[in-house]
Amino acid sequence: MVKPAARDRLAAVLTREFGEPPFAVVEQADPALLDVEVDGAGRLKYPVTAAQARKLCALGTPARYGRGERTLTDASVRDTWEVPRTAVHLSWSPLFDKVLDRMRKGLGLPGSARLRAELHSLLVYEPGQFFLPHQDSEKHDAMVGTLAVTLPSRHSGGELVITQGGRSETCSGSASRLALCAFYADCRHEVRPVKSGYRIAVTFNLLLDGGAPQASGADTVNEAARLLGTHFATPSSAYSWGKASPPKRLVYLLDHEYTERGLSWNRLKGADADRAALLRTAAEQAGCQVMLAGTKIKETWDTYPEDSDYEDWDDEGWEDGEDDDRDSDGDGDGDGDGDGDGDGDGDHELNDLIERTTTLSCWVDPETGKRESISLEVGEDEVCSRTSTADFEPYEQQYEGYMGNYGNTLDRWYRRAAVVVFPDSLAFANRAEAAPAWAMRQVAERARSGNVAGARADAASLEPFWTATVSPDLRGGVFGPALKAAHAVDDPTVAAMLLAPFRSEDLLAKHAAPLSRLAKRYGGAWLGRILGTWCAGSQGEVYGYTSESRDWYSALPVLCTSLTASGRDGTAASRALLQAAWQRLAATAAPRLASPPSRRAAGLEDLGAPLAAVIAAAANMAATTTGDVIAAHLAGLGDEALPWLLSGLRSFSTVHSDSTVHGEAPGDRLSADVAADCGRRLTRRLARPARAANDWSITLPEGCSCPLCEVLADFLADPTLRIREWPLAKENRRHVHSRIEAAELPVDHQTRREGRPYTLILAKKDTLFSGERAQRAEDEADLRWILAVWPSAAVASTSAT
Ligand SMILES: O=C(O)CCC(=O)C(=O)O
Ligand SMILES: [Fe+2]
Repeated sequence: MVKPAARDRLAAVLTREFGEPPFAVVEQADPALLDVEVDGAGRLKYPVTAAQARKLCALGTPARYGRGERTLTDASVRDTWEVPRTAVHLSWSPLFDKVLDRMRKGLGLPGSARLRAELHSLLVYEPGQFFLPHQDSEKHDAMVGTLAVTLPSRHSGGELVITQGGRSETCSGSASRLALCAFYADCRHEVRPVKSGYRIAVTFNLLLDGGAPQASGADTVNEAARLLGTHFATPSSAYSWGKASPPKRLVYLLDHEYTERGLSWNRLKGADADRAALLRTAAEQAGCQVMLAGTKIKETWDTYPEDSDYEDWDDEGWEDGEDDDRDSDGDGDGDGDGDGDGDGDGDHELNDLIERTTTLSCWVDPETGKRESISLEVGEDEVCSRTSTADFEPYEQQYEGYMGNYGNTLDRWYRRAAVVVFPDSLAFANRAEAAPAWAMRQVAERARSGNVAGARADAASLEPFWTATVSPDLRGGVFGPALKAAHAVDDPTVAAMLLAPFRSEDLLAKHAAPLSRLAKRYGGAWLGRILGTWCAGSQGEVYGYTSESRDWYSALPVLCTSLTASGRDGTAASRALLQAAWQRLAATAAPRLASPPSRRAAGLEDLGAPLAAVIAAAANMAATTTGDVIAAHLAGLGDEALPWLLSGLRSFSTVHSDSTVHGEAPGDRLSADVAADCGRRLTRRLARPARAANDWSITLPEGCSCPLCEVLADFLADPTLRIREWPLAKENRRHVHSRIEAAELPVDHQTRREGRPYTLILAKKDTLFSGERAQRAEDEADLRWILAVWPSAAVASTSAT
């Protein structure tokens, strides 16, 4: 037989050491213990009479129940009267403290802890009334359970039944005694219908204050510590690929449910408290650290569909009502104990587990006691527990019928709390993997406090998983802290490793200062390489121009200026940055320049702002070489580039509206060059004589010189011919159609489906004249604008004619 893994043996030790304590405690007590007075009904006399009970009903309102974010009244789920809490006045005998202490002990809570009961509601059930199975929401961080006290009254039925993990406890009322029932908040419970008489119950939230759990013997601690040592020393065989490495952590799943808000070492329920305490002591002995965490577990099961007369409500997770219950499960997502999307309803018999993923979703910082949201998927070989997750209530499930790969599958999502253990030496790596921005701040902080070597070692330990950890959605938040950490480690290799996961889009104006400091520390060539990696990383997205890239381009001038201002290294880095930006922009523009005229203008105008940013960056840093490269590239483009150039100039003059006259500052040469180039193009175009009223000639753009296209070009070029009927075979017609459409010529092209072959009918349209008139007017306006803003462009324009 194969020996179980160390983590499973450890879970067995924890189970063996602490048995399962009761989840509910039921007892009867002297009615003298509790006096109840209700405004409008007076002091309750025991047993409470039917007349007084009816009076209470009249004072009450139908009780509500909560489900997720909503609080509802639905008599098919909960049917009972609730007397307003403000009208209820209680007085306890001093002996009540003893009762509470017995309940604490009965629930397996540590002797040093103290239970408090806080009034929740006074309920009256008349014959036929009930409350279906549900789970109470935890209204306070300190709330661990509920205490229900049934007051003496003559009634039958109305039993309070508590269930958990297949076990159940029943509390029946009595005519002469108080019936008390305390249970953990994660138990499901119901009130069965009252058969006769009235059942009156007072419910309380049970709050737990402090207290250390039971201590274990030295032998057990030693054994647990040894097993931890083995776990962390044994490479996992769970995966067949790659090199097996020892687990980075151990995740011990607890048995009770906790809200994320309620996660605290002092408020663990039942045997969880003892087991967690033993684990903590053993961890300390084994040189490990512990954290308390929340997990989300997703299981995918292969199922047999089962048709049974399933009672719908039983799986719905109703909760008792409370106006101030924002989110009954405390995780902020408002889905409460939801039942998925409706597909999930129904009973399914589970066959095989196909897949399970366990993700740590939050944990409690041991130093600050604060809860941090994280997202860290852990390996199966890092998880152990006493009970299997399938025994719990999923908070959501979704059924999928036969899909091909698998039969019927059922996805189920659970939340479980866990104790996470990791060796001291892996503490930083563990926390960094879960919270990378925190890790970067920590590295910088450590260096600032004087321990640069320690900060560097911490940072270096992230290498194996750093790039995978900083996922695209995290990049934005981690980038700033990473720039500072990279500076702090004072080591070019470690710094480059920290910065490897990022992309040029992450770089914004606010990062100019930290970037300049990096250039100073590690040199311009180093930073140039890093910038190259970032731009190369964005290469895949080069044709996509998103709002993210827009922000990045607009930050470019500021980035370049402040890099240049920081000295020689910064200047080199800013040149590299500008070059990369320009290459990227030119690559984005190329396909847009080649697109059909009707789409071209819009696509190019979109790239005006980035062009202006590149021009401004080149101007600010007087980067003559790059400036010349840019000017030459733009001048080499055909006139289809005009919308881009004009939009770039417009955007440039808006951003630099401080100077009304451009092109005169020494650094402003590039914008003046582009303006002059535009002026020249427009002047040249306007210099062509306007179309005469009877001139129907159209130029077919170059692109194909086949015999068909020659005939087409001749017809188009003819100033008098307007219509041509052209018998043509299908293939040939198609070619002519495509040429006309691609160039978006003002020519109608229809096929008359008669005879053999069919006849293609070409007809020049009137828009030939109106379109050109409009273009001329626009060109004139553009030219006037350029000459007004860049007077220096006038010289070039005169020479163009
Ligand atoms: O009536 C009872 O004893 C319990 C009522 C209840 O479960 C609740 O208010 O959540
Ligand atoms: Fe309840």
